[in-house]
Amino acid sequence: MWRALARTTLRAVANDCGSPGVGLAPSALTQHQLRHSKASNRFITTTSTAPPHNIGIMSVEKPKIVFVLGGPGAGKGTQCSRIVDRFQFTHLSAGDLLREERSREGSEFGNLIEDYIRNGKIVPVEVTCSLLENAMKASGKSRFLIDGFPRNQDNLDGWNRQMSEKVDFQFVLFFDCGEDVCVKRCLGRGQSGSGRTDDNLDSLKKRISTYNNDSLPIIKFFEGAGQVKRIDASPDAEEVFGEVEKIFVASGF
Ligand SMILES: Nc1ncnc2c1ncn2[C@@H]1O[C@H](COP(=O)(O)OP(=O)(O)O)[C@@H](O)[C@H]1O
Ligand SMILES: O=c1ccn([C@@H]2O[C@H](COP(=O)(O)OP(=O)(O)O)[C@@H](O)[C@H]2O)c(=O)[nH]1
Repeated sequence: MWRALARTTLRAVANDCGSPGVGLAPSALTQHQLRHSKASNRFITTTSTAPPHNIGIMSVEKPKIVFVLGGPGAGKGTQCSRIVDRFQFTHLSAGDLLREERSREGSEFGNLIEDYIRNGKIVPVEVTCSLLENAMKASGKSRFLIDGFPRNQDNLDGWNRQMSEKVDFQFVLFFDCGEDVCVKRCLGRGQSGSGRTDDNLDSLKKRISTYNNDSLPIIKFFEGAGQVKRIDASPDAEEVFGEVEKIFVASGF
């Protein structure tokens, strides 16, 4: 049902975006570029005039994507590393891409990203989605774990506009973990030198509130469409991966 909905939505805006609606072969894609309009204080995705891609005789397979969701510290990154080793996926963490962009010299979004991350708020989708699309194209790979995204309705809407027609969505892998365990893991990660500016109690309270208010409804939405594979993320990493492995094998990977 979500797919049908997503496609309808996308068709309506496809012309506006100039989306070619094909797979993500690096040379085949129109380049989305992002700029910040100071006048309107909005992010604008522009489309460059890359030469048209001939799709007449070649069928390009769309990359398969799995969204990986769960509370802060639920173990998404830890499990993604294992999935990469075992099932040859490419791991794209939206949080890591944002942190990288924040640190990139000359980035016009550095301060904005830092403010959002420190306060546990969700960065506008135009920034995150463009980082994800660029990373997918740059990798040249065809199986992706998209970790920590989509986190709110703005993320989901933006993804549907920019990406849903270009990929073959598989399912949402949901790491379900209690709040106390999540907090303990994040604080532990901070103490062991993550260097993250949000692994502290102050930021964590805000991140958890954002997760409960904005991210859980998105997971519930996918669940209603029968597209969520839920995993109890509270046991140790080995045991959790045992369950993850079963899901990927049963899904044909
Ligand atoms: N199943 C687990 N049991 C105990 N600690 C875990 C488990 N999974 C991850 N961790 C630890 O918890 C912290 C957060 O894990 P991480 O994978 O970075 O979470 P997320 O990507 O969901 O924020 C890390 O320090 C990690 O080593
Ligand atoms: O799609 C995303 C993913 C992450 N973030 C920001 O990056 C932070 C850290 O996210 P990450 O997934 O790295 O860590 P988690 O909170 O899941 O441990 C979040 O709190 C948000 O501020 C965001 O704005 N959009």
